[in-house]
This record gives sequence, C-alpha cells and structure tokens, in this order.
Amino acid sequence: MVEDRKAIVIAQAIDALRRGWPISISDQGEILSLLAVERADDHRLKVFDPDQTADILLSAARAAILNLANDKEAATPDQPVTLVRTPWIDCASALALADPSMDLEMPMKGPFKVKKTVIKSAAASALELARMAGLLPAFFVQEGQSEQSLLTIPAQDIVDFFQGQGVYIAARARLPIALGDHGKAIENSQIVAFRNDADAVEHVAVIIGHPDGQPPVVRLHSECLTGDVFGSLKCDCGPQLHQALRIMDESGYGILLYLRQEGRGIGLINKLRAYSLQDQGFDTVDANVRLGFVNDARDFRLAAQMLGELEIKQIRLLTNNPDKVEGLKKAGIDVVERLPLKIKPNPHNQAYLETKRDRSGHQL
Ligand SMILES: Nc1nc2c(ncn2[C@@H]2O[C@H](COP(=O)(O)OP(=O)(O)OP(=O)(O)O)[C@@H](O)[C@H]2O)c(=O)[nH]1
Ligand SMILES: [Zn+2]
Repeated sequence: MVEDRKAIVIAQAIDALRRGWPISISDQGEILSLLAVERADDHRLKVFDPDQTADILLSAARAAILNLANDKEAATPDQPVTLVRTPWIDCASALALADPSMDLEMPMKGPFKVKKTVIKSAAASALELARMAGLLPAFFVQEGQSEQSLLTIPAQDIVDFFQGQGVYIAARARLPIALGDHGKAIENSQIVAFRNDADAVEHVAVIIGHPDGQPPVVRLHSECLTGDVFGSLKCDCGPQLHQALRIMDESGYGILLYLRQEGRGIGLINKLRAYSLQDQGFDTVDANVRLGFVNDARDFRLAAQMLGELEIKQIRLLTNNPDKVEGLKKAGIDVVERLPLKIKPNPHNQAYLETKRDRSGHQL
C-alpha cells in the first residue's frame, strides 16, 4: 500500500489535471512538467510556457494514427511519444492533435517531428494519470520544474499507487430488487459497498442468496452509465446486467461486482468521444486507439480483491470475455467454470458485438 502522504499528492495531481493546472513528475532527480492539452487554454499555456518551447506528449497509439514516425522505444500503444513543438502548434492545434473528433474533417498535415522521449518513466506515468482523470492522454511537456507547478510526484509513487490499491468493506445492507419493471422481486439480496485506498471511487457487490456449498455464480460488470441507466441500444450492458441477476437468482447463490470502470477504464467522457468516432465509422477497438488508449484499460485485480474481502476463492464466472477469466486467475481466484452470457443483438449493437467477437476474442 502506498503511504498516505504519497497517495495524497497523487490524488491532488489527478484533481489538478482535471482542472487544467500543471503538475510535475520526477524520476532520479530529473523532472518533467506537464499541462494537460485538453484543459489548456491560450492563457494557461502562455503562463506555463512563455517561450513556446514545450513539446507535446502523446501516446504511441495516437502518434501512430497521426502517422508520426513511431518512437522505436515505444513498443506498446500506451507508451509515450514526444512531438517537437513547432511555432504553428498553438493550443487549438495541440487539441486537434490530441482529440480525434476532427481527424476526418481537418486531417493534421504536419510536418511533424518526433524526438526521443525524455524521462520516460515520468512521461508514461503522466499518460496513466490522464486516463485516471478521464482526460485525453496528451500534454504540453517541459523538462525541468515549472514555476507554475505546485505538485511534484516521483514516477515510482504513481506506479506503486496503481499497483498497490486495497479495498475493504465499508457498508452492507439488505436490498430487495426487481428484475426489470414488472419482473420477479428478489427478496434475499444484499448490497455491499467497498472503499478503496487508491481513489474515492466506491465499488459495490450485489449478493443474491446464500452460500450453498457450490462456488457462487459471479458476474464482473463494468459501469456503463449509458447502458445501465438510460437503456442505450449501442451496447449489451443493460440486458447483460439484468440477465446476470436472473441467472444468479436461479442458481441460488450469486455475486455481481459492479465495478466503476466506465468505458472499459477510460471514463465516461472518453467513452462518449469513442461513440462519436464510432458514428464516423470506426469500430469500438479502433475508436479507443484513435483516442490514444488501449482497447481495454481495466484491471481485474480489483475484482479479485473484492472477492477476497467477501472470502470467496472459487467461482463460476459469467462472461464471454477470456481476459476476465485470465485476469481473475492471475490474481489468485479459482475460476472453476465459465458460463456464457448470451444477449440477442439489436440493429444498433450488432456491429459492436461482432467486433468484440472478432477483435477482442469474446466467445459468443
Ligand atoms: N471505450 C468503450 N467502452 C465501451 C464501449 N461500449 C461499452 N463500453 C464499456 O465496456 C464495459 C462493458 O464491458 P463488460 O460488459 O463488463 O465486459 P465485456 O468485456 O464486454 O465482457 P463480458 O463479461 O463478456 O460482458 C463498460 O464499462 C462499458 O461502459 C465502447 O464502444 N467504447
Ligand atoms: Zn454499455
């Protein structure tokens, strides 16, 4: 677990980035100062970078989309790439580099020059912080300590912060629920809420029934505001949620972990950006990549820890996603069986489901 005083600074840094304030990340005496492109404006940029020397830090995924000569060291899509700042790259054009929504209408022509990313560990941590903050993974970046930055975080603390989070049960209560509007009432269910060392996000478990000697039927459901609450037809989340609860009820003992990992871990706003790209013809995987993210940024160790707190070691997992099975197994959970969760496609989510099958290895 990260010490409190270190975690405090990281939490402040995530908050600062969301507000458009600069931060610095250090590694072995070297410092990188950063201003999130998405939250920069002309005034903030001028104050942060009066001499117009700050370069632009992007993820390798986004850099590849922009046809920037890829930094050879950036082996994976979530690694940083540094684009040399030329005088014509102002705030608006930096945003166009970071935000793919205008890619088709206003293709970025360059010329662009890439240079070796300095203090790579700090740069990589910055991209991770952007994802945590739900921002586009792009920064104005300067070597050295910016006077404007009041927070300096060692890169290693950020790595530890993401690795070492613990969860504990904070509250539990009886929670009778109904399956759909006129569906069957489930009376023997309860909700368990967790607190989390790493952030203020509250994950929950819904438990139906009681231990009966069998491993429980478990569903890992990642938050989907659009599908879970508004009945979006673009994905299968709403129907999956309800079907999972029904199967859990029928099985006599089930646990649904409701993980607050909106948009496969990129946050609501970035997911909606991905939706808008999908309206331009990109599929769900390519949309994430165009934004500069990996296809799936979720970490299922969190789910394993929640199961641990519930003293569950063996499960039957309801999923079509082999990564969830693998992720839980790696984290020490014995997945004795995978149970499929079949949803009838509709005209709006058919292509999405096919992409998950064809490109993300979902077993449908
Ligand atoms: N980034 C992004 N996230 C999406 C998109 N559509 C749905 N999601 C998110 O994907 C997550 C839903 O995934 P899950 O149903 O938990 O899991 P899965 O990977 O589909 O695997 P299953 O267990 O088989 O359902 C939610 O967090 C949704 O918000 C999309 O087009 N882009
Ligand atoms: Zn959804």
